[in-house]
Amino acid sequence: MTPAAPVLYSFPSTGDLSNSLADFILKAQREALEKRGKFTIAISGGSLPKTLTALIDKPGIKWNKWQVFYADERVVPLDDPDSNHKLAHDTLYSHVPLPASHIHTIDLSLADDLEELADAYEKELIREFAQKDSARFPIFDLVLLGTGPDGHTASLFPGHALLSEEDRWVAYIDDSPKPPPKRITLTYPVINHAARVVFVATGDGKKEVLKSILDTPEAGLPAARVRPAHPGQLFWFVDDAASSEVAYAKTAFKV
Ligand SMILES: O=C(O)[C@H](O)[C@@H](O)[C@H](O)[C@H](O)COP(=O)(O)O
Repeated sequence: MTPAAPVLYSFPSTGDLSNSLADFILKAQREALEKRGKFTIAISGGSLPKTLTALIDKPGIKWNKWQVFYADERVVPLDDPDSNHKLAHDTLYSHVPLPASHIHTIDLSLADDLEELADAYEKELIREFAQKDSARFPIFDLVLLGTGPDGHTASLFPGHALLSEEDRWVAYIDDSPKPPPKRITLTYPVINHAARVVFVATGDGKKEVLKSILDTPEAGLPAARVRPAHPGQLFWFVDDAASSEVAYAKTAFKV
């Protein structure tokens, strides 16, 4: 199936972006609950969690129906300042009634063996999606990603062998150019099977990379290789500072 063209929304401020993203997520949650009674989401680290704070106190969010995974996670203790889980916990979970058993963290007892740790996280996904035999990859309702100035996304970095992973759901990396070096990440096949993938990028510092990803995707930066097509849809939620150089057509946001 040919991937649909990405939809680009650009907002004057991060506050506007955050409010619209919350509306978008509410709609995605409603559709998922109607179909399957649960909402499966994967969250990244970096600046992403703070763009989710408009969800706190938002009427209609059914936190007890969410199942939350990490698009990528750093292999550090869950209370380490580098942990994506800690970041999401401090920014979001600690303010909302999301049951702890619905937050799928990595198993740090396996931290000495990254392959085992990644396998264990893959098994956690298999338990949730219970479909490794019937469908080749899980179908997340929503995957939330960021991108770095080098075009990486999740822990898929330019030129890294992991970019060619076609089989595993969860892979590990022990030489991440962005510290800390040890991480796990969802792979392209998983990201590209999601019903919706949303990139969030804000600030002046992202304008060049955004231009490359959206205007010259054939340059093949890791974020440009996210093309859900089964039959998912890709959305970009950015602010006007980040999209200032982008020629790619913007769409007016409406839920
Ligand atoms: O754990 C991580 O390092 C992230 O998941 C990573 O992929 C992040 O999303 C991008 O680096 C963008 O980060 P910023 O939003 O902070 O620029």
